[in-house]
Amino acid sequence: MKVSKFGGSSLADGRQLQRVFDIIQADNARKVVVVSAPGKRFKDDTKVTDLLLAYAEGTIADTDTTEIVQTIKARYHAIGDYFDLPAYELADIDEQIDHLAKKHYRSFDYLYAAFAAHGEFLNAQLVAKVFTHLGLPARFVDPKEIGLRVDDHARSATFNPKSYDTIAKLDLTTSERLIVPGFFGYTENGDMATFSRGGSDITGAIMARGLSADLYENFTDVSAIYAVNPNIIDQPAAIKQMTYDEMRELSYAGFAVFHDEAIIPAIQGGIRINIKNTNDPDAPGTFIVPPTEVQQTAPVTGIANSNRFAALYLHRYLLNKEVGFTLRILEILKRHNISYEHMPSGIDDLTIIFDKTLLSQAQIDHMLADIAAEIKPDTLKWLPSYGIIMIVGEGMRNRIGALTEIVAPLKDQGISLQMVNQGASEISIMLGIQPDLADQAVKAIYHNIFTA
Ligand SMILES: Nc1ncnc2c1ncn2[C@@H]1O[C@H](COP(=O)(O)OP(=O)(O)O)[C@@H](O)[C@H]1O
Ligand SMILES: N[C@@H](CC(=O)OP(=O)(O)O)C(=O)O
Repeated sequence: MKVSKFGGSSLADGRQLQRVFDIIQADNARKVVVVSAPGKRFKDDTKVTDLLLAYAEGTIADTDTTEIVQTIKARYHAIGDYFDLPAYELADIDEQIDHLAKKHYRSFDYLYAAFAAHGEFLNAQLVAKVFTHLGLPARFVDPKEIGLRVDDHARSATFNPKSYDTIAKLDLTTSERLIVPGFFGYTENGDMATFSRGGSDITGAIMARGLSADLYENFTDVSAIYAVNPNIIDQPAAIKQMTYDEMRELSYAGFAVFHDEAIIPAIQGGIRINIKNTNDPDAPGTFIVPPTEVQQTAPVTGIANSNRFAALYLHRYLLNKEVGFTLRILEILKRHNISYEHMPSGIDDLTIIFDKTLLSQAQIDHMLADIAAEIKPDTLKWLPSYGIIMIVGEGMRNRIGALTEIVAPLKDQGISLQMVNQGASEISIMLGIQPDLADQAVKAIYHNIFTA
C-alpha cells in the first residue's frame, strides 16, 4: 500500500487534478491520497492558503470580505466545473467558506489556523467528490475521524505520536480511495491547528508511518530533487537517491520541495519516500531511504541555502571566563518565547542565529532591549538577514580535505565567510555568508563540485 501526497501545484486547477486522477487510477496500491490546498496556477498567482489568510485578516479587522470570498469560491468552482460536478456539491463548499467567518474561535491564532486549514479541508472534500463522479469511489477522511492530534501551537503545531494507534485502525479493506487533507490536525480541545507552511508533507509522512505504507509518494512539480535549487542554477544535477539525514539537512537549509519535519515519521517508521512529478509521472524521481540502501560515491549530495535566517551578534571581553553567561542569554530568549537555531561562539563573541519566520518584530525588540540592559555587551548588533549555505553529503563523513575543496572557489569570487560550522553534523558543513552573496557562492561551490 502506498500513501500518495499531492502538493498545491499538482492541484492548482482542473487540468492538474485530471493528472492526479490518472495517477491514482493507474495503481490500486495508491490507496491513501493526501492533498494540499490548490496552489499557484502560474508564477504570480496566489495560493488558496494565502487567499484564506487574507480572508481571516479581513474577518478580524471587520472589513468587507465579499471580494476575497468570491475569489476563494471561484478557485473551487473552477475545479468542480472542469469535471461538470453537480452544482449542489459546490454549494456545500460555498456554505463552509461563508460559515468560517461566523464561527467562534479561542484566539486570533486559532482563527487564522482554522481559515488556513480549510484550504486542505475543502479541497479533500472536493477531490473525493470529483473522483467518485469520475467513477473511482473515494471517501473524504477528516483527520478528526482518525484521531490526528496535535499540540497547542495553533499555526506551527507538533504532531502527537499517540495518534499513530488510531490512524492504524483506518479501514483499508474497502474499495474506496481515502482522501485525507494535509497540513492540519486537531488539538485536545477539538480546534484545528496547522503545521508550519508547507506542512502537508508532514501529514503524508504521518499517514505513511501510521499505516505502515510500503512507500510514501510525494508528488510535486519537479521530476527530481536537484543537487541545488533549480531557481538558482538552470538544470542542475538530479539526485537519484539520498538518505533521510541528507534530506533533513537539505530541506532545513532551503530545499523547499520537502518539509524538513516530514522526514521524522519516515525515519521512525523506516518508510521509503519517493519524490515524483505529477506532470511527468513515469520519471523515477528521487528516493529518500535508510543509509544502508545508498551506495555513496560522491562526497557531496546537495547544496542548499535559505533566506529565512536572521542573527544577533554580541561582543564582550572575557565572555569565555564568565560562568552562566550563555544561560542568562537563553533565559532572556525563553522569557520572550524565542527559540534559536544555532549559536557559534568565539572567546569574546557570540552569534545567535534565528529562523525569522518564527519571530515577530515585538519579540525581537524586547529581546534586544533586555540583552542590552542585562548583559551589557560592548557590541550588540541585529542582522535582519543572515545567509546560510549548507553543503550536505554522507560521503563527507571522515573525508579529509572536504572543507578546502568546498570553500576554494569562494576565494576566486572574493567572497568572505562569516562563519564555518563543521563537525556538529558529520554529514554537513554550514557556512554563514552575507545574504546578498549567497546565490553567487552557491553557484561557485556547485560548479566546482559538480561540473568542474
Ligand atoms: N533542490 C531542489 N530540487 C527541486 N526543487 C526545489 C529544490 N529547491 C527548491 N525547489 C523548489 O521546490 C518546488 C516544489 O515545492 P513546492 O512548491 O512546495 O511544491 P508543491 O506545490 O508540490 O508542494 C519546486 O518547484 C522548486 O522550485
Ligand atoms: N497549503 C499549505 C500546506 C502545503 O503543504 O502546501 P503546498 O503543498 O502547496 O506546499 C501551504 O501553502 O503552506
